[in-house]
Amino acid sequence: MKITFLGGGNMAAALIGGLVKQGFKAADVQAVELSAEGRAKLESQFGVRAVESLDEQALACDVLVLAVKPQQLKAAVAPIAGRLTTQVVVSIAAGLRLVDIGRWLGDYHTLVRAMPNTPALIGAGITGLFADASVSAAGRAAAEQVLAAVGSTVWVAEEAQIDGVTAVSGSGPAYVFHFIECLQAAGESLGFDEATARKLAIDTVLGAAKLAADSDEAPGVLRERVTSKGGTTAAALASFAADGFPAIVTRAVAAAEARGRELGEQLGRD
Ligand SMILES: NC(=O)C1=CN([C@@H]2O[C@H](COP(=O)(O)OP(=O)(O)OC[C@H]3O[C@@H](n4cnc5c(N)ncnc54)[C@H](OP(=O)(O)O)[C@@H]3O)[C@@H](O)[C@H]2O)C=CC1
Ligand SMILES: O=C(O)[C@@H]1CCC=N1
Repeated sequence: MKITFLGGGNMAAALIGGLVKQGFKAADVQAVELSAEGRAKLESQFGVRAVESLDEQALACDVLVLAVKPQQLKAAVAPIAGRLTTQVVVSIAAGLRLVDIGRWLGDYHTLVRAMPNTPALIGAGITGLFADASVSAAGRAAAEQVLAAVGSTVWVAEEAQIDGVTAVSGSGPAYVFHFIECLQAAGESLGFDEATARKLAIDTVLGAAKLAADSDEAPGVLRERVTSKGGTTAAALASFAADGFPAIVTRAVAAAEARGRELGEQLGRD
């Protein structure tokens, strides 16, 4: 399977790196990237062909992944409008709706919306997928194969749910990194040096996530097992509750989902 990425920034690099690490042949992966520095990095890091514009060789692919920023997508696809034939086009752009992307591509509807996340770089991503009704089973399978190479995948029943996936798992790694930053800073405030506080924070998140993933129990049950009556964890959780931690998370995720919808509505008017 030949895969071309239109846009070779952060997310494309995470996906390309993941694909190559998982055994996809670098010769079958291409990237179209405006910045010369970005192209040089993709070529040297992953051995893929990186070009400045979508030439015939880059267009001759089975799956074309649209990996530019939502605000850049309409202009980025303009040169290929009306030139697509059988390629499955997978947009990973936040918010943008298939109907608008299809229109910008010159009424081309072999389209899939996908929302991956950056842990794809180490094969630990999670991607939500939604396909236009006209995409064949083989087209869906091709899109899924690309994203499944870099982590797990879930298909959603309605396109609007991709904005929810974006808010929970697309943006989610940033929330977790932010929690790690905060836990590290809290450790430093207790007198640990930076390296020790970072290790305590990262290994805790890693271990807890692994335990939650490997366990049949709900995360709430695992939380209760840490929480001795009248103990230290109970003191911390009472402080979280008093500060409204669950509502803080719910509001943040709702803000991300609303921003996705807003981006789709705003940019789709064009
Ligand atoms: N980062 C993440 O965690 C995730 C991002 N996404 C989605 O992925 C997409 C890309 O995000 P991200 O990788 O973070 O963004 P980046 O800005 O890092 O990457 C986009 C790249 O595309 C380049 N570009 C812009 N226009 C063109 C063009 N016409 N032809 C070729 N290349 C072009 C940009 O160059 P220049 O910088 O010069 O403009 C930039 O290098 C977005 O739509 C985002 O919503 C989805 C899931 C997770
Ligand atoms: O912040 C963003 O808009 C993109 C989409 C999901 C992660 N990054």
